[in-house]
Amino acid sequence: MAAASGVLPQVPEPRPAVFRTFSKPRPAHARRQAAATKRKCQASSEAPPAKRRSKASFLPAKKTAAKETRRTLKGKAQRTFSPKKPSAGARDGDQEQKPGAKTSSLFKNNPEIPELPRPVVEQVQEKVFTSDAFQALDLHPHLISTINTVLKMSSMTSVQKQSIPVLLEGRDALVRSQTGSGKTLAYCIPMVQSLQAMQSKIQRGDGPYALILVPTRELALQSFDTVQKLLKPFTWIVPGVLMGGEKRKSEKARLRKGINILISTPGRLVDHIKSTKNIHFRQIRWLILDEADRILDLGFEKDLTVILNAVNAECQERQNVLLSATLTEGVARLADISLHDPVSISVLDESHDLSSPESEASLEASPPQATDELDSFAIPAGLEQHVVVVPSKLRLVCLAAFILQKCKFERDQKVIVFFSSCELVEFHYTLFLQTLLSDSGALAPERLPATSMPLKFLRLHSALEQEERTAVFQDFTHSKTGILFCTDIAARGLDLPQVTWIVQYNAPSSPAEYIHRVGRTARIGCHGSSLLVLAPSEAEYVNSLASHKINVSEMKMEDILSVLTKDDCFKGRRGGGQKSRATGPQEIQERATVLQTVFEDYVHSSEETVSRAKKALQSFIRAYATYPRELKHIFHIRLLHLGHMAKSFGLRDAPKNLCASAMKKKKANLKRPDLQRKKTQSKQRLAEILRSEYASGMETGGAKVRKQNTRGGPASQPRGAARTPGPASEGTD
Ligand SMILES: Nc1ncnc2c1ncn2[C@@H]1O[C@H](COP(=O)(O)OP(=O)(O)OP(=O)(O)O)[C@@H](O)[C@H]1O
Repeated sequence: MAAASGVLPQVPEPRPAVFRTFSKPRPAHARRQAAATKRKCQASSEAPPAKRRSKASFLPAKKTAAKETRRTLKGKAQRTFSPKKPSAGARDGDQEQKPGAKTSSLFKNNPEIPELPRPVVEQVQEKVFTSDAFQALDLHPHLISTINTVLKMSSMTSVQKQSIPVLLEGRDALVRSQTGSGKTLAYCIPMVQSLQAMQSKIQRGDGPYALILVPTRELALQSFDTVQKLLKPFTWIVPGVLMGGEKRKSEKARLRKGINILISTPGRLVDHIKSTKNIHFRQIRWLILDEADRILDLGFEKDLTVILNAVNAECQERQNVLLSATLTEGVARLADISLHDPVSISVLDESHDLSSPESEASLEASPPQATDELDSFAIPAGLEQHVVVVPSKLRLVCLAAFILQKCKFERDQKVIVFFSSCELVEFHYTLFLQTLLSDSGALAPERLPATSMPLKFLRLHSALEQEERTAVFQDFTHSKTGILFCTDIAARGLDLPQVTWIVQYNAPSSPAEYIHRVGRTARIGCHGSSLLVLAPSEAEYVNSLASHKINVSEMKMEDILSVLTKDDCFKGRRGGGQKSRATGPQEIQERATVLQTVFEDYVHSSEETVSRAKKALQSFIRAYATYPRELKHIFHIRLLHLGHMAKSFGLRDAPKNLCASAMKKKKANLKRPDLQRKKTQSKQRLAEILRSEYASGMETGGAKVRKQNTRGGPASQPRGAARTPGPASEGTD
């Protein structure tokens, strides 16, 4: 048994030279076939197929299995994790804690890491800033001085230069520009300018003149903050936010007193439309849909319908503005048929040739380009994008190593890690807190190298109480360092300063979501980096991104794991308590194994922790089953080795019947084509509502409004259909 600190898990014999221990590449079709057969029998077992087992083993199976897992943790952890005394609670079905349970090798029987496709794509980039000052606009002098002194901004960004004059003219607009390019002010400045200039001065009791819809509560708070700052000189205009989580009663009271610029999430506004007597939209002059593609997603369909019906019933004359970094073909089509004579503003259209001296001078609103243009998104110039391919068994240690490398051994790093569900965020957050941070954990303060930084973990997802959500958002916003684990509720619109790295631990459901996630860094001309973690079977996703002009460069898993050699908490031990003398790749493997053991010991320390890990794994599988059809050939449960996947949740074996329920549900859906039909019908219904509610009423039979632009060009034809939400549709409120 692990009697004292400093006793570590037994690690396999060194394997000469090569670090990667994966089996040799086989032809793709053979691999697929073998994988299919393999998966049939492995859903509930971690054991690799016999054929491969002998090939890639470090040690004879008997020897590896017989060794005792020992570890380095002190105090409470030492007691909790004692391998010879498994907690009674851990004996739960197929996850029963075996005496002397050992961390099975992480580095054998993994699928080979394929050569990543290297498609050459020219990324689309936009010019962020112009040299034009806000003074060049016809704005109230106090508004200009507020922009200059309160917001501390002097020159306009490209999207502001294009949008503000158009919106001041009173036009409807569709605005698309890259993440972090200043779209919020692009609509807020003209809105405030026009409201403060109204001939009969706005009274608080008049109710809302502007309605701003955003998909999440945090974005609502952030937009409210910006509006509030701009309104400093115009104190008679009152902004307010409705966002759920707050007591409805206090929101009702604020509505009763009067809110002139109302910022809300769709769900909460619908709540009030249905239950608050004194909410009305008689004065509405502005309707703004920020992150419009998200708000027009199917998930919001019902809410949006209720809101549009309520607004249209009371007011017809207003300006409508739709904004997003990813106004896709589907959204543009919906907008085409719904907005009144809209101007389409896309910085992208004008910024292809950034070297051109005329590029700045020629900035003006233009119609959307061809379909492929609409589905290619601009990438901030200061963003470096990486991808790492990691076998499932090694995912967890790889994520931990990356976080340690960035946040423990480098200064001022702020990292956001995206997961596909609340359960996944919660599981990883607790696991990392308990193992990497706790006083008794592997990184207990007394064990830390002098040069290391303290780690700070935070998490944000929709299942948290609103108070905590707001506190976390504020905390991370004002922190210089930290690691935020989150779902896609943090993907849209949030302007969190100085984020240095974005990690996508679970791949996003669409290129648009990829763009929004990585867009939390490298904002407004700054630098930042991103890392996408893929399993070997998901390597093809790189091509999918490339087809949207997204370029990622490969980072090697070995390089990420090598940080563990900097940290003696993870030093391996040989039999008899002797220190391991391994160096190079072998040392990295030993230390990764020690880290994995720390995770597995924690997970198996009680029935509750095992159960949480299982639930997290199930949640992962459920989310994995919901990738959209066009990505199913890359992200399909059948392509996953569930035994290996279980390891990335600290489970020593895959729980039985894991994907049975997910598959059952899917089969049931397949048997019900009516569900599919219903989805299509509801999309059509929304389009119809938008058409009838927004339109002037002049056109008949659903005829498309001819879209014009500032150049007076002809309208483009509608293309394609609206987007459907993917696995991370949690990203809304
Ligand atoms: N003209 C400007 N000069 C300097 N900074 C600006 C200017 N306009 C906006 N910013 C700052 O740029 C940052 C990004 O702005 P904003 O959040 O509006 O971007 P966005 O285009 O809406 O991004 P996303 O697509 O992610 O929602 C904010 O911190 C904002 O204060």
